[in-house]
Amino acid sequence: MSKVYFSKIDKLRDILSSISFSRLFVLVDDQTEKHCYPLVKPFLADHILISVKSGEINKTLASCTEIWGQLTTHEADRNALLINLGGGVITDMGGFCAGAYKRGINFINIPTTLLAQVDASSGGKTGVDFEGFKNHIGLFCEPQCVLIDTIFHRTLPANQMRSGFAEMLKHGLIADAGHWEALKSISYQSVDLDAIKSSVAIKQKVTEADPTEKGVRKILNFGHTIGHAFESFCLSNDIPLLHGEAIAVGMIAEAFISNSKRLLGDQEREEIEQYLKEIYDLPDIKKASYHEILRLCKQDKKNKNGKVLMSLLEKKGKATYDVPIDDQLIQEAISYTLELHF
Ligand SMILES: NC(=O)c1ccc[n+]([C@@H]2O[C@H](COP(=O)([O-])OP(=O)(O)OC[C@H]3O[C@@H](n4cnc5c(N)ncnc54)[C@H](O)[C@@H]3O)[C@@H](O)[C@H]2O)c1
Ligand SMILES: O=C(O)C(=O)C[C@@H](O)[C@H](O)[C@H](O)COP(=O)(O)O
Ligand SMILES: [Zn+2]
Repeated sequence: MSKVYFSKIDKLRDILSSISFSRLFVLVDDQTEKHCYPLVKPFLADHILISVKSGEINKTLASCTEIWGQLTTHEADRNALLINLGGGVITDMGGFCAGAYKRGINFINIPTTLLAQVDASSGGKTGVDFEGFKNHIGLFCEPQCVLIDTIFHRTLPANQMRSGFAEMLKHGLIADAGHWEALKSISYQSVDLDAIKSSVAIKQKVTEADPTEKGVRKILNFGHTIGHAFESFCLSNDIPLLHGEAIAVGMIAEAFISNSKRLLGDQEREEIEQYLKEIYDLPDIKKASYHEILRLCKQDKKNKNGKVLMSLLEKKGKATYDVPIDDQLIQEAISYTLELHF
């Protein structure tokens, strides 16, 4: 498992001097080039900067081709090192590019969004979207290490903090009711390093137990079967919806299913829905056809033999996985969620 440093960014100088590499590359997007790269540059050795367009819409094989092209033009060999400086799009895509380039070069993640700090930068899931499906092409591939500094929050828009907060809430719901309660008592704008550390500890404990998602790691996917379907639908229809926002809505829908399957009690389902609804909005996607959302759910990576298998809640702080769900119940959950007044 990769070491996670919770440290000021100047730690990078020590990290780099402890790793041997032939040439250093730094991957950014247009926003992290502007806001984050100036904070990191003083601690970098000689390097080549690779900049791609920002946003989920650019988490594609076409962007990977650009990145691999730059690595090739600058004659990166197998001993090259890539630093991914950005949010989850950059750590997912940069990790995938590093994992596949010449069958694998080392990479370091410096996550610059709350979401990437608490979730995307560790655990080794990397990849890109393909034909409208989330993370459809990818690899399990661990970074050499992860460096988390909250200095990057200074320039992060509030809606991005709120998006990252959803994955923290998910960590509480699936594994630690105390974390859920603690988060409920603060605002997403005042997340501190202790809360981040607690979330990362949950993610690390689960991924260490099952690095390639054969079993228990699937609990980290709570909210994602339906959440990813909403996210993909919005992406294809040019409707703004961030990953964490989609997962918050997906958690409401999947808490509804958990309750319908008699796993989660009424009171806890109600509490989860009320709290998430207070913070998050669902854009008006009532015109989303149920069939389109179901088609997207059918491509979820946890499914087997055409059957949708979900990760669900048994109570706050405890989740289960591989629960088969009929199309009819998915339809009910989608209709229920779309009818809610956010
Ligand atoms: N691999 C995993 O385990 C995992 C876990 C969760 C999410 N993800 C993936 O992560 C992605 C979402 O990540 P995200 O929410 O970080 O989105 P993102 O990478 O698109 O970043 C959000 C926006 O903020 C900008 N930005 C980043 N840091 C900034 C800063 N410090 N100041 C100002 N602007 C900044 C980015 O340029 C981008 O425009 C999704 O693709 C999701 O599927 C992966
Ligand atoms: O680390 C995991 O495992 C997760 O499922 C974390 C999720 O928050 C994350 O969005 C992940 O990228 C989803 O993976 P996918 O396998 O559903 O594409
Ligand atoms: Zn997620």
